[in-house]
Amino acid sequence: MNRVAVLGAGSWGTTFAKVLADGGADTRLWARRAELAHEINESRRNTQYLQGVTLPEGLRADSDARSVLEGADQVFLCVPSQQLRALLDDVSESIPAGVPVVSLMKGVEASTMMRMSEVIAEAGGIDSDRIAVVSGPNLALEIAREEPTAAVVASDSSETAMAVARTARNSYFTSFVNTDVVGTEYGGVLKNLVALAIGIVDGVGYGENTKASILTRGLAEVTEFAVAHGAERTTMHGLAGLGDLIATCNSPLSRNFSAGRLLGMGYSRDDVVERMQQVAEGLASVEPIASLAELRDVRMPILDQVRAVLLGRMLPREIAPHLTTGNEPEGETHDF
Ligand SMILES: NC(=O)C1=CN([C@@H]2O[C@H](COP(=O)(O)OP(=O)(O)OC[C@H]3O[C@@H](n4cnc5c(N)ncnc54)[C@H](O)[C@@H]3O)[C@@H](O)[C@H]2O)C=CC1
Ligand SMILES: O=C(CO)COP(=O)(O)O
Repeated sequence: MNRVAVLGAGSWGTTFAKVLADGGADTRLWARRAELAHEINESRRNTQYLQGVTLPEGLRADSDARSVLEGADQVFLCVPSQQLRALLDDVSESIPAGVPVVSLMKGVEASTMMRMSEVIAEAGGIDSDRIAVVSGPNLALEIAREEPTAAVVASDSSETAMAVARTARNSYFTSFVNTDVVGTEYGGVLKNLVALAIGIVDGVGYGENTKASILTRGLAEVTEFAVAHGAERTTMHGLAGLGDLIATCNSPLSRNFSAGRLLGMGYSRDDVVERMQQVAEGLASVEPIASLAELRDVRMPILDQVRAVLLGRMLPREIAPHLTTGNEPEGETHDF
């Protein structure tokens, strides 16, 4: 039996630990707070993050990261993206040698503009063929309720991707594999920005045409950015691209959609951050992704307008990124 470690006991870390335990792995979950580890072990609940969900017997929580990591065959990391480097500084010496290290996160590090797999390589000293990333249409609460879902596991090494996919699989969760780490990671990061835009127009009160236009143009924008940074175009049309875009942009369970909605209703960025109980990664990704787009000369009208709303330079009701082509001043209006 595989022994696995999951670091981070928020909504996705706890849900993914349940996925792994239900797939037969002996699963240890690190919770920063001892009270949360105690609640998970004693009542099989994580009430703050997963209301009404009963966690499996094969999952044990602990607030000591070193004992969670001891003897692990695979390690899964799931803290907010801005906290990953500090976590690795603390624990990387306790990660067993040679085992896969997997990012479940969907953000970039704002100070360095690095993807999570790059932070794992740099701060954790892990070789790229041991690193994998998981992404896809994966709203935590739906999966915790065992609603059938699929995801992508990507690694430079297909052996690593397949080993992780075999562990992250059960009767309600299927893992597909690929070797496009860049596309799989950027799919998860960039859909958050489109979800913010769609949340904003929903908050303003606009209807389905506006949202469908932004979603479709969002896919084009996300694809151009990711391909310019080395992703495969096909990845953006798969589960980690289009799949996640659809799930996140249409669901009140999405924190990014919800944060956008509050912006659309007139709350400021600071108010939104204060009201969110959980991490909305898109808010921290706007600036680094805008800088990366500029570096590769990719036009991103949706991102630009979300940024303008966040900075208070555009009123939410004026947001209409689907009415610009991204190709001005040439004025060409190709859809895809
Ligand atoms: N919730 C979801 O549906 C999904 C989330 N993700 C990604 O998973 C990552 C984590 O998100 P969630 O679990 O949803 O967030 P969350 O807000 O539900 O939980 C975050 C967890 O990290 C802990 N934490 C905060 N600061 C920390 C620190 N300095 N050191 C250690 N732990 C710290 C918090 O106590 C909490 O347990 C994000 O990158 C998110 O994009 C990916 C797929 C689905
Ligand atoms: O990544 C997710 C769904 O795939 C979760 O989205 P949010 O972080 O917006 O809740």
